[in-house]
Amino acid sequence: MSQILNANRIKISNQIKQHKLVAILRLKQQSDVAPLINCLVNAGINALEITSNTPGFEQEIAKARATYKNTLIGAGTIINTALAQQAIDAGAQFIVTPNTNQAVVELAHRHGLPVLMGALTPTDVANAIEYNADIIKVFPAGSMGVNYFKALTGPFSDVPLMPVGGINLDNLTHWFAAGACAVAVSSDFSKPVNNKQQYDTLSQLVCKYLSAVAHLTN
Ligand SMILES: O=C[C@H](O)COP(=O)(O)O
Repeated sequence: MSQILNANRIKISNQIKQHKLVAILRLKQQSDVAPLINCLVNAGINALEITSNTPGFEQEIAKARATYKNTLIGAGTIINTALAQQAIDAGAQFIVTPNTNQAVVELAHRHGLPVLMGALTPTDVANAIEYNADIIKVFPAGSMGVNYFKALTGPFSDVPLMPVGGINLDNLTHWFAAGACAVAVSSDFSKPVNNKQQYDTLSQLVCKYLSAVAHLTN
């Protein structure tokens, strides 16, 4: 059983590294979630997370899992085991945290889910590795800068590092050149899509991100 669970979490974390781009949905209104996911998925997003501080995040995860069979649906802002359990019960396929909490990793792994663990300092990163996190989410990466992120790849050369916070189309390629295995983006994607113009604008933006990611060589 544990071999199957391990294989599942390795498969999902590898898919995230292949896709290279995770859309973060952090919305104020639950009713905005489903139309936004519809737009993102139709535009080509393969992996997305719904944050726990989005109203109704559990219901929206469950709905998205039932609707989009070929898209990875994760839960974000999972700062403790209570939220992790809610996300798991809702059907989340991966867990994203802003902080290092060993108990969250243990719980997620018992259910075969990978954890993208938030870490900022070298000590945080080392702790996340010690806790067996699957991908280390360097957060908030943009506040520290690409050079700071690149410096982390020295001691942590064999570790999958995923910068989050402040990633956008203008700087996307710099993060990958510095060693990112993937990135996650919120601001550009966490927008209500309530009419055709908003839908088309967001679709075009997603296409630009996907095109930039597709042209990466690493
Ligand atoms: O949860 C969102 C993170 O803070 C990243 O946000 P951002 O991509 O808008 O900088």
